[in-house]
Amino acid sequence: MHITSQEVLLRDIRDMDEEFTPLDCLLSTGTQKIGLVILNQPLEPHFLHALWNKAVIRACADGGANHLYQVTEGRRESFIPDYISGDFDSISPAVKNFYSEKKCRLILTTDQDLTDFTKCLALMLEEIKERQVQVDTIVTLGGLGGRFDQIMATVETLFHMQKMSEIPVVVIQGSSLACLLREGKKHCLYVNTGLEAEWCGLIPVGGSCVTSTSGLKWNLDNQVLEFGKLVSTSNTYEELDAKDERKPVTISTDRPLLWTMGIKTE
Ligand SMILES: Cc1ncc(C[n+]2csc(CCOP(=O)(O)OP(=O)(O)O)c2C)c(N)n1
Ligand SMILES: O=c1ccn([C@@H]2O[C@H](COP(=O)(O)O)[C@@H](O)[C@H]2O)c(=O)[nH]1
Repeated sequence: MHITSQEVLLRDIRDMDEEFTPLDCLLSTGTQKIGLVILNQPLEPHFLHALWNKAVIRACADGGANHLYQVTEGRRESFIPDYISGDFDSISPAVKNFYSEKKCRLILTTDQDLTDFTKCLALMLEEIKERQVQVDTIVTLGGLGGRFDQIMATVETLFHMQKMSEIPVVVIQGSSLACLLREGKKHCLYVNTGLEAEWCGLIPVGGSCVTSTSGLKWNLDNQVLEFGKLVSTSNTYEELDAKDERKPVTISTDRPLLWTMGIKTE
């Protein structure tokens, strides 16, 4: 029996363990149900507006509320989060006052062994369970800029989250997205939304990863990604196909592996 290459591709995609469109969350036509977390970093209004109405739960981690307050000036009443959590060493008194008067829950989380981001996500999981709402993806705005220790903490939080829940978490700031691919899985990432910039990368943040890929310009074939050995940065996608579409990227890894990609800024 003759099998065409298109059929082989379709069969391969069907066999994937995890299918995901990382930038679906930013599309007006996107179908994912979102949990939104706002961190203490400059907040891009276009991301906020793309996500707010799609979000079924909205939260700020501590100083994240200052940014929400600032960018929604004039329309603040329409952007009240479900809760603001943290150790409250960054939220300003005026902002705290405003949201508390608007009946937003202020949840003090004092544990100084976990970041406000990690604690905010743990609360979101409790909220999802309690309210029995469906959340397909948790989208975090912030976390990839500012203090370098906090950027590394963001990545570490993704590891915590994989232990706590099956829900994927994507982190978006500026022109970058990051998410942690689960180990022992085959991932199929759809990268044809039109919002993808040219670059992407696979970073073995938690230790060496035996990795195979397709759909990239520099693919890996059962190769070891490891700091000091090989890290896939400044990668890009395979050329567009005859229909001017980008083929999905497939990735299998034996250990958690960070996927990062550029977002068009225009
Ligand atoms: C080994 C170790 N190093 C450092 C800390 C300190 N620490 C880790 S997470 C955390 C809370 C950080 O809170 P967050 O609001 O996320 O960051 P901030 O802006 O307050 O620095 C602290 C204080 C610790 N508990 N253990
Ligand atoms: O430079 C930074 C500072 C903070 N974050 C993230 O925001 C939350 C809340 O921060 P607070 O300073 O406590 O308000 C923090 O847990 C980080 O995840 C950041 O990404 N970059």
